[in-house]
Amino acid sequence: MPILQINNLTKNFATQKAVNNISLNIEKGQIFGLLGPNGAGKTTLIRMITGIFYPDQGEIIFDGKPFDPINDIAYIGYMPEERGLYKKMKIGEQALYLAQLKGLSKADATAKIKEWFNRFDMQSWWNKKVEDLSKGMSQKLQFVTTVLHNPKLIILDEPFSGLDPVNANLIRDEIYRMAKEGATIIFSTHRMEQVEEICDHIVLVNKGEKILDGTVNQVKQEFKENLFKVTFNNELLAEHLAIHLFEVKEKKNNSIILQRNEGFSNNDIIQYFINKGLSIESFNEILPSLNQIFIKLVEGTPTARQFNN
Ligand SMILES: Nc1ncnc2c1ncn2[C@@H]1O[C@H](COP(=O)(O)OP(=O)(O)OP(=O)(O)O)[C@@H](O)[C@H]1O
Repeated sequence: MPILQINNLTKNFATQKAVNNISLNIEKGQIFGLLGPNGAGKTTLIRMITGIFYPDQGEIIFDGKPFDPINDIAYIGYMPEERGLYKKMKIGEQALYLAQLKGLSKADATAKIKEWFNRFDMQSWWNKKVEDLSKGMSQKLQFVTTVLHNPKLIILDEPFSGLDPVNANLIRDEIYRMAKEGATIIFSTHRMEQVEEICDHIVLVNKGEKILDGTVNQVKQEFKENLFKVTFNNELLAEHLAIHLFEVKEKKNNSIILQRNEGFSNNDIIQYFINKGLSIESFNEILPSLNQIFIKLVEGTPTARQFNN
């Protein structure tokens, strides 16, 4: 059963359709990427899932029942992109306060905070103030306060921004661990390489509408362009390539990138090279990156450029 079912969700601001008739399912234990260019509607969608906004239309089913923000919010952890910590408050007190808001008793909250502070090597932070932390340190604290109460659904907006590679790895490993233990993670980011690495399933929204929904592999398979890299043990000459089986996209001394033509198989191409007396060292399909797919899909809109880095 999905942890979250979103059916025909719509939210308008004046004449702006921020979210337009979006439906999707998120399965338990999934690491789910919610992607889209600036202004696509991701934050509005997340705000409906977290009970901050009421939808104009549609329904949200959380863990099998109609979403009830007042009670269900205890099972959700949300780390928004604009971080919301109290700068003057001591870190230990703040973590305690936020955990109690999520329904933990003081004793449970204290035990949980100690466990997480140990895990993240933050024991010495208890009496510091948030304003004394670096950007990356407050990011870590915000992550801990988001997941402290063991939420069933964890929503992370750009969780790695401002983190050095060591701390980014630490958080990534925790995301994997929590998903393995049954939590569901919604991960919102513009960083496509992180999505490829971390997410099981992705949805792309653009201009308030869902334009793509599938596993990372399904999406790549759907947008593949029959491109292959072939390397040889001998030198490749122009006479080897005068053939209707494929187009040559790039040629080096002993490798090429080719695009297979319609109606031919990989075996046809391999057989052709063998007949030419070439010895094949490797033959690999080149799948498009998510970055390339997203640029292609949102191309033509000024926001497309953000993926192009
Ligand atoms: N409170 C609001 N009042 C009016 N319009 C809003 C409000 N919040 C969002 N919008 C509009 O709704 C659309 C979707 O915005 P949203 O913040 O959901 O996008 P996003 O995908 O989260 O973008 P980003 O990646 O830049 O954070 C935008 O056109 C935005 O201007």
